Formats: sequence, structure tokens, C-alpha cells
Amino acid sequence: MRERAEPIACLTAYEYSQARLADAAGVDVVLVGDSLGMVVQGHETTVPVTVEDIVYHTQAVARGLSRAWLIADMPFMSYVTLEHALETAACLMQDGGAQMVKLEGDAQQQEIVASFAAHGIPVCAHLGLRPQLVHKLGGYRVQGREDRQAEQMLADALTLQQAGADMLLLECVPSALASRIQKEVHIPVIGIGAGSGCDGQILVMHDVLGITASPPKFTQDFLKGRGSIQEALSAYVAAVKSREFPAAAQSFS
Ligand SMILES: Nc1nc(=O)c2c([nH]1)NC[C@@H]1CN(c3ccc(C(=O)N[C@@H](CCC(=O)O)C(=O)O)cc3)CN21
Ligand SMILES: CC(C)C(=O)C(=O)O
Ligand SMILES: [Mg+2]
Repeated sequence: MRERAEPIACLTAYEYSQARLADAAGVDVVLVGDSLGMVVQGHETTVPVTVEDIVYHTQAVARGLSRAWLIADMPFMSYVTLEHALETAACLMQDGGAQMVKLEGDAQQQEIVASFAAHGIPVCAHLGLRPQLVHKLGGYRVQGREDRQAEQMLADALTLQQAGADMLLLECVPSALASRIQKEVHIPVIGIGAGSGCDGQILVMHDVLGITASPPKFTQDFLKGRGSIQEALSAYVAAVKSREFPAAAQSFS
């Protein structure tokens, strides 16, 4: 899809019925995100989410998909060592049914990414705002605004691609930086709060349906003015495919 410049429409889902509707709406990639800790379990962060939680939700989501590609998040502290990371990936793929795993990483995770590549585990590297680091960062804020940070993010993206990452996800980064990274790599780049220069977009299901208490500014309620969840998800896919979403209002300069 990157090669033919077709925008990749991605969305999170946490259970069977959401997955079925997303799949029917033409969502290309479904992510069982550790955001489930917040939108499903009601925690303040994604930190408490376990591998067991992700496996349970991935199993339910997998049963609802017939077309979309299925990614599962590696939770906080589930990829501390190489062996640990492989064990977690085995759970997500063999027990959960994921086709790809995603980890929040920088160049420090390159050995893990290389090992995944060597063992046939497709992997997406999540850069920019990494919510699992919330207690180090002190909040959920845009990343890569300073030159040094921006250069580091680009270098990390190239390092992870070189190590064998199959996909990148950029969260909460200025649009210009995301576009620059997209041009420098050859693997698909999926953005959330990263502007319209990415190869695809992802949002959290609950934000698309307008049921999050205080949604991040890069989101949009697609159920507003529409009569059903199915219509809302189709409108989201259409907006990504036509590049109407994200507009400047849902991006960071
Ligand atoms: N419902 C939901 N949607 C998400 O996109 C999401 C989650 N939960 N949980 C896991 C992470 C956390 N994320 C977040 C949460 C809040 C902001 C936020 O409030 N950002 C500010 C921008 C601050 C700045 O300008 O630096 C905003 O106003 O959007 C961003 C990302 C993204 N992910
Ligand atoms: C917001 C996306 C990218 C994510 O990692 C999640 O839902 O956990
Ligand atoms: Mg996540």
C-alpha cells in the first residue's frame, strides 16, 4: 500500500464486535493496543496492562476479522530482555493470534527487533510519544519539537528499520518531522497526531466513537451526526483514504 501510495486506515479494537465492524468498514490494520488499560479497564495510564490482558483481547478481536491485518501491543515491562521479548511475542502470536507485534522503542530496542526479524516475528516500532514512559515524561506531550530530539528520532527510525522493523508508528510528533522520517525510510509509517505526511493513520476506537472523557486533540468523533457505529467507522476509513483526515486541527506544527 505504501508503494502504491494508498493511505493505510488503522484503528484499535479490543473485542469481537468492534473488530467485526472495523473489518466490515474496510479498516486495513487493527491494533489491540495497550490503550485498553485506559479505555477498557479505566486505569489512568497503560502501565498496569499485562501480557495476559493483551492475549485475552487479541483472541476476541481475531475472531472478528476476516480481512484486516492484526497487530498486538507488547505491554510495559514485557520486553525487558531478549528472552523475555521473544516469550511475550510467542504469547501474542501463538495464543492471541496476532500477525505482528508492536513495541515502544528506540535504538535501545534494536537487538530485540533484530531477533524478532530473525525468528519470523513481524514487528512495528512505536516512536515519538511512548505512553509506557508516562511516569518518566511527566505527561502525554508532543515529542521531537527540539532539533536534537528530532534528529535522534530520525536516527532511531533508521536504526530500527536497519535492525528489521517492518513498520513504524509515530505518535504525537510535529507534522514536518513525521514527513521527514516518512521520506527517509522505506517501510510504512503510521501516524497518530503526526500529520498527513504518513503512509497511514491510526486512532483509538473510543475516540472515533466519541466516548472518551477527554480525548486528545488529534482525534475526531466520527459518530457525531451519523446514525450508527458502522457508518462512523466507514466515514473514518473514507476520511483517511481521501486524506481529509488528519487536517491541521488534528496535527501539531
Ligand atoms: N483514548 C485514548 N486515545 C489515545 O490516543 C491514547 C490513549 N487513550 N491512551 C494511550 C495513549 C495516550 N495518548 C495520549 C493521551 C493524551 C494526549 C494529550 O492530551 N495530548 C495533548 C497535547 C499536549 C501537547 O500539546 O504537547 C492534547 O491536547 O492532545 C496525547 C496522547 C495516546 N493514546
Ligand atoms: C494509540 C496506539 C498507537 C497505541 O499504541 C494503543 O492504542 O495502545
Ligand atoms: Mg499502545
